[in-house]
Amino acid sequence: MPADPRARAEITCTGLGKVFAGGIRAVAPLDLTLAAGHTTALIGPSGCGKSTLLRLIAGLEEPTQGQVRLAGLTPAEQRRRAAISIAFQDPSLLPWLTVRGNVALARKLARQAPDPALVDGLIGLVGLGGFADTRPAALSGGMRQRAAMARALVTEPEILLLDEPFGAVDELTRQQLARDLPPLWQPRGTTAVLVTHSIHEAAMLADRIIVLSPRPARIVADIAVPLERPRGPALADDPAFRQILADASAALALGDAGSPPLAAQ
Ligand SMILES: Nc1ncnc2c1ncn2[C@@H]1O[C@H](COP(=O)(O)OP(=O)(O)OP(=O)(O)O)[C@@H](O)[C@H]1O
Repeated sequence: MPADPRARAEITCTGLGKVFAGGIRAVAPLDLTLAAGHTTALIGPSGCGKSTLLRLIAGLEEPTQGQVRLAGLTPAEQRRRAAISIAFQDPSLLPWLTVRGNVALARKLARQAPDPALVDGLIGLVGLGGFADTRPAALSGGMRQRAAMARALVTEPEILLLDEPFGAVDELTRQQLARDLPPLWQPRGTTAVLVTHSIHEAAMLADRIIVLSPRPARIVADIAVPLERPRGPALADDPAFRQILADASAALALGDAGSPPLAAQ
């Protein structure tokens, strides 16, 4: 896909906070700027507020404090432009449509011209080439997640938000997807945010890892991942990669212990 300089969106969160009804504070007021065209991983302990932060960025939750801007527009405005794609852990495919139908529908809903070659190409790239005519009920959980990834990518979004998209995928497939999928969005300048529990996955996919504290989510560490792409299994022996894993792991442990934030690196 050709790089498109127009399709670059910086994400800014300013004083962003969320308290749910009942008083549960999920996100502490936080400031975060995610560079256009970068992939950022959000990691943190279970229940810390990662998904809430992603949903605030997506405009699926309203902040109780502060604001989110995506290339200067509100999430709602960007959603109306069909600039945002989201892939959740629970893929919510339409059960009466095939994989191909689900993926193709995303373009229609975004008021884009049909592109059967792109649809089938993406279905092949996520490893579902033999299942394009299959309905979701006949797929495994991991296959449904991969179909949802194809659906998220088929609109060639400016902003791609991924919430544990590979949670139900086996380890080998997960490694393949971590290698094969980023080239579909990174060369286009898509700004991507990935929620994951896996430090390894974060370091494979992202340009930057934001480590969050236990609830309410605040930023504990901000770790750059300046590793060349494509990133493959050989990275396991790369000292820089191992250092990033160690830094993220230490930050998670520090966050858990309630220590003060580390300086951005
Ligand atoms: N709609 C809601 N109403 C009330 N509380 C909510 C709501 N959504 C999330 N929460 C609470 O906010 C906190 C953060 O939830 P969130 O799903 O953002 O965490 P997470 O870090 O993504 O968790 P996990 O890693 O387990 O998926 C949790 O305590 C959760 O119970």
